Amino acid sequence: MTTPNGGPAVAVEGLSKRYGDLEAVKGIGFDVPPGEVFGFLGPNGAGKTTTIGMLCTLVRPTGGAARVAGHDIVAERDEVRRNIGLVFQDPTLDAYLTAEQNLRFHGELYGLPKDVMNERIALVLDMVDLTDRKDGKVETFSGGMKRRLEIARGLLHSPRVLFLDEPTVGLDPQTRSAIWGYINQLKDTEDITIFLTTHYMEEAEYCDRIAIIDHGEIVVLDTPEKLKASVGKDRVQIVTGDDEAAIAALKDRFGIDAGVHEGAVTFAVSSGEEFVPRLFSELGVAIRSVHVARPSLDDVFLNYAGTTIRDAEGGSNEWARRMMRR
Ligand SMILES: Nc1ncnc2c1ncn2[C@@H]1O[C@H](COP(=O)(O)OP(=O)(O)OP(=O)(O)O)[C@@H](O)[C@H]1O
Repeated sequence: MTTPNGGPAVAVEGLSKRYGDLEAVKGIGFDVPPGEVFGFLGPNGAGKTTTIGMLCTLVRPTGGAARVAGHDIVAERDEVRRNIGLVFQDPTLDAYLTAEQNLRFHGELYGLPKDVMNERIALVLDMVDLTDRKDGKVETFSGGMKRRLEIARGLLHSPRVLFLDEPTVGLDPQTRSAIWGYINQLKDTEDITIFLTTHYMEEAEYCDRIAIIDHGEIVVLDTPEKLKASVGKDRVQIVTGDDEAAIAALKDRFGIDAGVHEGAVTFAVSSGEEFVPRLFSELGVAIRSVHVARPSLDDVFLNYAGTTIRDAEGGSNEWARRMMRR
């Protein structure tokens, strides 16, 4: 896909949004090239929905600028709207209409020509595996089917950029993985850029690049692989005969802060596999088993935002915060 000016599918510069005293989005900037699956990641209240709302022309920015599919989000609202598809957290399907009627209604709103309409409806229904249920009323659909239909509807008018706000929130793992199957398939079958928000770290792995937003600011932006490599620390978990003694010995002999997590003494070191032999020879406490894990995107978030995404949402993971900050 190319935009009219041959530039990025989404270009954001110094974009901000203030609600009274609260600056929800603080002058963020980034580009999304055509064809990318771009993930916008952050805890509740970080500013994800506000940003997506501005890019979709539903929320008016208080500062900065952005272009979507080559069009300015403030000066060219209609052009932006024509070129985007939206799937938001709150369902907006008509429950008393059938799946096909919902799509047809949307196609008419977008002025899809009649000859194209039937073909597009058949294509998007097939894409989300709802062809068999096209005559079923939406009120009889499961949560996952409704979300799939919303995605189909978002795609009906062949948008150049598809915005998905938390596309899998509240769905069971099986349906979540099916939705990701459709998103990946889209990359191959449609000429489209996908911009999605999520607070599921494991899902961010599927994105080509991710930006982590926290308190209205982008703290880091890169591919999942590069972000994980940048953390540079492995997570080591050991099951010991005496956790307290092990924690004291780790501090004493190696200067490492450890804590007990999930029933194991847990800490972070730069090269876990090389450290393990030293652990056995120098710790002086019996070790029953060792587990070494490469950094996950959870660790990435912890490293850059100084908290885990779960902590930011009210959980407790103080041990990890301490370790990764070192
Ligand atoms: N219309 C509004 N009026 C006032 N404050 C708002 C409004 N919309 C959002 N906010 C505030 O702006 C901040 C960012 O909210 P936003 O919904 O963008 O976050 P989010 O990252 O999408 O969170 P979530 O994952 O919960 O959807 C929050 O502090 C929120 O309370």
